[in-house]
Amino acid sequence: MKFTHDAIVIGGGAAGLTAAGGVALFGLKVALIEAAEMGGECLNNGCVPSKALLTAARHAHGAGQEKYGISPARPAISWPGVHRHIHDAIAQIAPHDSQERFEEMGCEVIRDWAKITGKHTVEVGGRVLSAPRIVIATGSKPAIPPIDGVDSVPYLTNENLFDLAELPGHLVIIGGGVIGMEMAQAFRRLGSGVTVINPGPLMGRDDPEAVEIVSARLRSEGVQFIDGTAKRISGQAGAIQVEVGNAPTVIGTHLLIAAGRKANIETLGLEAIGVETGPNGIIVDARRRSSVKSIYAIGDCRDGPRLTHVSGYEGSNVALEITLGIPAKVDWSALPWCTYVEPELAQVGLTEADARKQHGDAITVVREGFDHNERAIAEGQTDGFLKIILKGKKVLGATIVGKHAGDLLLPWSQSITGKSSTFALGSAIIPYPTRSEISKAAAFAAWEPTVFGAIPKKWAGLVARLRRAFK
Ligand SMILES: Cc1cc2nc3c(=O)[nH]c(=O)nc-3n(C[C@H](O)[C@H](O)[C@H](O)COP(=O)(O)OP(=O)(O)OC[C@H]3O[C@@H](n4cnc5c(N)ncnc54)[C@H](O)[C@@H]3O)c2cc1C
Ligand SMILES: NC(=O)c1ccc[n+]([C@@H]2O[C@H](COP(=O)([O-])OP(=O)(O)OC[C@H]3O[C@@H](n4cnc5c(N)ncnc54)[C@H](O)[C@@H]3O)[C@@H](O)[C@H]2O)c1
Repeated sequence: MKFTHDAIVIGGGAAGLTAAGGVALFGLKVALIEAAEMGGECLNNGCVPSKALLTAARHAHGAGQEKYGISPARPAISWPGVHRHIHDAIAQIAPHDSQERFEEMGCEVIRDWAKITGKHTVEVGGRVLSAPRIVIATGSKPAIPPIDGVDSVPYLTNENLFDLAELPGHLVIIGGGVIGMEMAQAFRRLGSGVTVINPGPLMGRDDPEAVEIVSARLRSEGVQFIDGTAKRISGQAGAIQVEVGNAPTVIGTHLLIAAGRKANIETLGLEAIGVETGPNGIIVDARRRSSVKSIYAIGDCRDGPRLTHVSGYEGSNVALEITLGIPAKVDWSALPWCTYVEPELAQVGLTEADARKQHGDAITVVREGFDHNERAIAEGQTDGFLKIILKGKKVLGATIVGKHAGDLLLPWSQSITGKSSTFALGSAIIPYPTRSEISKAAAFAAWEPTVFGAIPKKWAGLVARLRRAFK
């Protein structure tokens, strides 16, 4: 078969851009197909707008606080101004993901819907492309739970939330996961009433002790939580009612559904060519190959963690595999994630609960609170802690809740992957006063029983006796 390309990548989000860019930079011929906006979800209706919104909300919240001997001013919040900030942030980052940039790298960028028609062929815009390898990177969309009446009312998802024309009077959020919690704090701080409906634990994949600190903060800021599943929705724009099992009916002006994701794979034609899929997307092996080995699936469209940095990681892995022919398996042992509420909650590697499931009593947990960190004390922001989970001296995971938690994860990623050690971290010189001193304190605490153990004490005693004897 005579191929038109070396690789065809479908989807111009974080996963597809990384894969296509990587293949092109090695000088191979790659087609990058994107039907909608270049940059995908992260840029257009995910990470970037949500973090821009959270920043505006943090500013409004800070301005209204009586702190450090400064009297608060009642901040005047202009939703059009917040909206402008969100869209300015998107516009500033857009050139990084633009068609022009990827064409300069050497990709052929095609702006249309693609369909896979064979193990090596893709149809797009009336053309048939072919390549030894196809990469599916078509992302995901909001999962809409089958709640009675859901289609009878207008609702928001991340796809239209950032285009709201006005600030909601009362936002009801279905889902207390990552999106639900970030958006609850953001809208509450901007002045909306907010009710979050979620059955069981909030932010279910995170450490419950850390989640408790976050949810207590949101509660103290006025977010209401209802433990239950949304059962029935009724009403109209401006007056929406959600019935939740035993709890009283929740009434709001706007409804946001943030109840998980669904892979974007329905129209790709996968069944006809035998690519196996499951309820969470395309089924892949550790090298991100689907059941049809010439077809990879990366990022949100496959079963696995759904995060921008994961999409980028998988994109570069498959680019290396396609270009250099070296199998590249994913390794989740140091997978990080962070929820950008205040205080931030960041995790890398195993949580304490997962480590206990896998290693039982062989694990130890070292915990340092920000109430002992002198920078945090000086700033009057001592909420939170760092917890490291160890097996012997090997770090299996770290949980950090507190200001800048996400930025404090890096040394723990390095420790988990063996590129650094708790000993190196415990003996590093760290600028004073910084929040990173908490990492040094925890790493040192892990070594304390050894450093000040029986043998070093005996040795110190011997040195002392010798000094006294010989001056
Ligand atoms: C509100 C929100 C906040 C988030 N915040 C964060 C965060 O702070 N940090 C983080 O790590 N992650 C965050 N995420 C998750 C992150 O956005 C996703 O994991 C990431 O964008 C997935 O990238 P992707 O390339 O796999 O898919 P996408 O970005 O969805 O890209 C897929 C692309 O494929 C295109 N496409 C689909 N089908 C076809 C077809 N048949 N033909 C042609 N093109 C097609 C789509 O138009 C789309 O542009 C957030 C998500 C949301 C919703
Ligand atoms: N900071 C970040 O990294 C970040 C931020 C936002 C989103 N994301 C990514 O976006 C994806 C989606 O986030 P999400 O918050 O939609 O999903 P999620 O899986 O984090 O949370 C969904 C929540 O909805 C609840 N739920 C489901 N059906 C419900 C119902 N009928 N009534 C009430 N609650 C219900 C679930 O119990 C769950 O707690 C995740 O994969 C996440 O990784 C990441």
